[in-house]
Amino acid sequence: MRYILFPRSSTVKCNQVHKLGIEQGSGALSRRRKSLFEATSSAKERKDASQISKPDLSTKKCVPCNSIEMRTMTEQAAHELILQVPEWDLVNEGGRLRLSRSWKVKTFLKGLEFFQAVANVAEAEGHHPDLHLVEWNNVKIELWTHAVGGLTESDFIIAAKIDRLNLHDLVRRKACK
Ligand SMILES: C[C@H](O)[C@H](O)[C@H]1CNC2=NC(N)=NC(=O)C2=N1
Repeated sequence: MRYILFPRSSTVKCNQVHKLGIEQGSGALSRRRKSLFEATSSAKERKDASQISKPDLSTKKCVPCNSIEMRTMTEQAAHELILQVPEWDLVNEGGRLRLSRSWKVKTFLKGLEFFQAVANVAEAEGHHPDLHLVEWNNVKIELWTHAVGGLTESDFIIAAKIDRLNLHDLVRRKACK
């Protein structure tokens, strides 16, 4: 059973949010659209607010996964940290929390270039993502700490470092009109 615990703004496409924002329909559907729009906005506001008080995850170092004090984090802690990497989704797959984010790459080879850039980050930190490249241009990266079977801060650090990569030449821009 795979479900998204905390939909990220990235799962609500910009044009959908834009459309949701301008449609003035009445009834339950319109109320749901309005609440979705507000949820998306408030998630961004929360992320901005949380950004002020926390050190930038992308500047931190991962803890070796074989250290004895390594423990999975609580779901509450994961919900707090996900605010610092708002483009990622927090998913629960068979009872295990993971981070997940998807991109469309421009070509198959650019997908492999993407993986190489991510691999360089992972090797430098000694903490590695699960990499998926399917139907030639769909990239998905999942992060979890295998040694403890759940999420640790290292997963969020890698996610933040991936978000800092300059991928403009490799991935398609999101349609955001
Ligand atoms: C010895 C070395 O630290 C471990 O094998 C590392 C390698 N990279 C890893 N990456 C991830 N995501 N989880 C791990 O448990 C893990 N363990």
